[in-house]
Amino acid sequence: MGRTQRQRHRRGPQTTIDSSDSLHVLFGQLHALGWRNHSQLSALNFPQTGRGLCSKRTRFQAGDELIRLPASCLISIATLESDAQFKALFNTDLFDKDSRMSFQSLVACYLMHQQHLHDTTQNSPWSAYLGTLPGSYTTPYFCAMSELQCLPESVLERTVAQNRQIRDYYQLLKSLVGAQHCECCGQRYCEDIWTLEEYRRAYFAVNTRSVYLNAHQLQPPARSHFRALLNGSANLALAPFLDLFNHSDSVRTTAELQLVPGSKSQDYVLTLDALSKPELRPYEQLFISYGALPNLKLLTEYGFYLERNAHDYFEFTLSDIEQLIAHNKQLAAQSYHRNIFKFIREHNLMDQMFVHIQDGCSHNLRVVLHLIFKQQAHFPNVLNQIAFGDVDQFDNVQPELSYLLAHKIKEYRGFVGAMEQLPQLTESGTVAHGYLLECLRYLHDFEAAHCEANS
Ligand SMILES: C[S@@+](CC[C@H](N)C(=O)[O-])C[C@H]1O[C@@H](n2cnc3c(N)ncnc32)[C@H](O)[C@@H]1O
Repeated sequence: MGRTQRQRHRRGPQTTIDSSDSLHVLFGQLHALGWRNHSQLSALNFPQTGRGLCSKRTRFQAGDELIRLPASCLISIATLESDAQFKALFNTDLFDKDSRMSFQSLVACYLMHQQHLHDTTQNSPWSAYLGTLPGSYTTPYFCAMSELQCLPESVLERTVAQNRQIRDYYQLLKSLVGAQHCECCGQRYCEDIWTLEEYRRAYFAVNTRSVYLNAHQLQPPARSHFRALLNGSANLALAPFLDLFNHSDSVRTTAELQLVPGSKSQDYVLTLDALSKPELRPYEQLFISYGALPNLKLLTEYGFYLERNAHDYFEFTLSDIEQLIAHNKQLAAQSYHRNIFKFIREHNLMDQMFVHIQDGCSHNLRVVLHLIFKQQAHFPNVLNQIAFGDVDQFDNVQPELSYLLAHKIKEYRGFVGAMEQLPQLTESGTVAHGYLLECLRYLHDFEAAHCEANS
């Protein structure tokens, strides 16, 4: 086998990526800022995940550094505070303590600002980075209305909350900056330049790509321009190139700012702490961990899900149990005292009602099923004793748990069926459809492991 053939064989089916021109320029810029690509990272398209990172030469083991990026390469609060042109758009006299915005939404605004600079003057320091950002995102937020109608309440709830947040922050931006004219093109912000559509994209660019960074560790500016505008910490940053790492549930990674010995500058360092095999070879995709996140969170915040996600669980709500009662003849025939539902709500017992493939039924789900279906007394002192007493005294709630699972499986089959009736799916719809199928697989596996032998 010749050298090229050997390399092809080793590389597998990865391909080069569309944004390679921008990445090439970005490489040069990061290098000029002091980045030395010690781990020889490269961006490639991988069949499972799309664009991601690997090293063409280095092998990785637990404890190895994945990347060391100078903090000056990041878009952080320090970047915004040191950008006089951007700060000039925000008149601090207009800041109102009752209407503040998140740092995430301000960074989204910064991206739009830089994009406009790039479009009108070709003079944004972040042009190359902007060229590496995806043109679209696959969170359910971008699903068509017909697709949203096929999604479960748990997904819709989060999508509606995101929509509300984005609209509120956009309105706030309009009131602060909207009426001003751009110096370069004379157009009005938030009328002609920063459209709601663009803000949505920028918002999800930050949502899906930002990294955690303890802003207190950055050298603080002499005077903060944005502090009175922000409603929380500024503990995130965009990290050009580093944001090409995809997520896996089978690695543990840490990220920290480290002082560069003998200088005042800092590096943002990602370390591979643990992985599921002894080592990763050149050309194998390198993953990081975005956290121990279940698929619902991965879908709604990042626009993807993992098959057999080690951190997954399936959550139920009180209204799932109410619907189960309404649809199950046997359960509907019983009477239920409203004090029991009131007690559950007052003590937030409906939070953390979930099933987990290994651990079984969560404590709260067991308590709630017991209180609703097995408990005769409805006086608060008795309910208290039961809810916060010894788990062993609960009656067997296995039949009700099985009914609940069967009810959910039927409901999710309905969602999948409805989606499959649609003439076509958007990219977000396709991802959401896969997520629903993964939920069904999870529920079936749970049923097989925890219910069938007992029923
Ligand atoms: C920080 S970016 C990672 C790089 C990204 N793939 C890109 O091309 O820019 C996060 C996004 O990558 C995608 N992603 C991350 N991990 C993934 C995975 N394991 N499988 C599929 N997509 C993934 C999701 O679209 C997510 O919103």
